[in-house]
Amino acid sequence: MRTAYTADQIRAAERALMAELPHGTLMQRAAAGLAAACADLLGRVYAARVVLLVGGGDNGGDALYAGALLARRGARVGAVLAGSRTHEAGLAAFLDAGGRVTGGEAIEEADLVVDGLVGIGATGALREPYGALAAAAGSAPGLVVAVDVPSGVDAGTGRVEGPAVRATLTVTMGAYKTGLLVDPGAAYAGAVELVDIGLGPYLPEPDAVAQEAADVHALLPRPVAESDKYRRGVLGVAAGSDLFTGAAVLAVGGALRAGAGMVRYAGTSAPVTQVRAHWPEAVVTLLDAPSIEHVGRVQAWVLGPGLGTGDWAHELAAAVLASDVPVLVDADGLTLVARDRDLLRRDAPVLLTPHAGELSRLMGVGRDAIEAARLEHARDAAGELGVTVLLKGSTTVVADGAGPARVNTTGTSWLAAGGTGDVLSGVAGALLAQGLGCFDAASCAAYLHGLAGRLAAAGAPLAAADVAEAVPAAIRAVAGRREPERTPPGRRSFAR
Ligand SMILES: NC(=O)C1=CN([C@@H]2O[C@H](COP(=O)(O)OP(=O)(O)OC[C@H]3O[C@@H](n4cnc5c(N)ncnc54)[C@H](O)[C@@H]3O)[C@@H](O)[C@H]2O)[C@@H](O)CC1
Ligand SMILES: Nc1ncnc2c1ncn2[C@@H]1O[C@H](COP(=O)(O)OP(=O)(O)O)[C@@H](O)[C@H]1O
Ligand SMILES: [K+]
Repeated sequence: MRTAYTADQIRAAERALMAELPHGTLMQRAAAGLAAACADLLGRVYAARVVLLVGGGDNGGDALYAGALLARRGARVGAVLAGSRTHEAGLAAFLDAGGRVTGGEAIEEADLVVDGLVGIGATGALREPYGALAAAAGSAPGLVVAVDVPSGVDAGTGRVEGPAVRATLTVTMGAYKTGLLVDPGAAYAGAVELVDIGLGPYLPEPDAVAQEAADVHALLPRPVAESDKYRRGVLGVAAGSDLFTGAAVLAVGGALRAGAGMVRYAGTSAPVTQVRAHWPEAVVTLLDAPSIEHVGRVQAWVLGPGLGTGDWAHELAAAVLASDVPVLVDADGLTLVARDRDLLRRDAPVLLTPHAGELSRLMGVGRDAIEAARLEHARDAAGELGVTVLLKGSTTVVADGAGPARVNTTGTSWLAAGGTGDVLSGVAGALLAQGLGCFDAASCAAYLHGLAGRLAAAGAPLAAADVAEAVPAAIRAVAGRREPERTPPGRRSFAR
């Protein structure tokens, strides 16, 4: 599990650690790690052209000390001093090592730009001249390494309010910051490398966590000798309509591939015909009324993909939500719930899986506001509605109102394709039916779905059905069987 923290949490931990160490120790540790990462990225340090963007705080200090180390190894290092003041000791060390002060035009010629404008001390959008320098770094031809956090990205939330540095690599000090894991910030951070400065023992409960393969593997149910299809978990799927048949096929497919012992599908004639044709494995009930009376016993329901939003769909939704098992509500189900929140008054657990537009309708908050601060809005919705929320999109986050949220880092933008959300519903529903709680089912489903998306896409377009097809390969991969190598060994990064 990778743990991530807000800027305030990091600052408090740093204060506690600093009180026990000689002055300047942490910055030396940070600078040594930063210089090593820059050297790694450059390959050859001697004669490399390096430009430091140096802000007025300790983030600039980190950059200056690292620049001094690179200069001593033969790099030609220039520093653009952007603040009204500059870290004095850092600048002295830098000049002493042969570094020189330069103007912003040097960015264009640099093999490597080091962004030390601002770190966790930043507030609000970048002011000038920082904003212009951040933009220039983003369009420069060379590599860009951000110190601690890309300047312009809010370390705690990932919010980006103006110009921000787009980094090849972010070298972050002491612990991951939440804003490096959640878009839009994550997209600016590039790969992320953690430098250990000894902060571990001083860190509180994390703000957010990102599961790794072993964490997901440990939670995934596996059949045992005594298993039978009923005991493994039966999922009910109330999805699809005469207008939208594909959603039903994809949700059932995701569920079958994610290990449900059995899937019971309930719907009207057009989707019933399609589900039967695609999935002879599913047990299908043709509904002549919006009721689940004749569907048989299930351990969880998926409700909503392609269901429609008329009276029939509303009645069926009410019937499913009146059951005493966990219900995952997606797509049209979310529209119904947004119109009639009383549907959510139930004792058994609820998992909502909106994208930003659906959460916007549900909570009456603008879509852009949600996309700018995904974690905050997922948390608010979970707290207000008393449910677990999986918010889909470029970074999928899962919140249940208590404790650290989960952030999924396996996704790929190839998943931005119609129907992939229906597959996710099926995968998460299957995990609910197999006995996982909403929070674990949602985060494990997001992980597997993201990984299945990568495997299915392999750098080219995918169709939603391919994602369902790749779910077993993703499950094998988290078990350590032929996991694709995505990040260099020893480098703790979030390659996208
Ligand atoms: N505190 C510590 O123990 C350590 C801190 N370290 C580094 O220190 C950084 C934090 O340093 P600081 O607390 O000095 O803060 P920063 O260096 O992140 O930022 C503070 C400076 O930026 C200016 N500023 C703030 N918001 C701005 C905006 N929107 N536009 C333009 N300028 C803005 C402030 O006026 C101030 O000069 C960390 O991110 C990390 O890089 C590391 O050296 C490790 C140890
Ligand atoms: N830019 C992106 N990067 C990564 N994943 C994405 C991106 N855009 C969408 N996704 C993922 O693709 C899926 C789309 O689901 P959804 O919006 O419900 O589409 P649909 O309703 O067509 O199935 C979600 O799992 C979402 O997280
Ligand atoms: K920075």
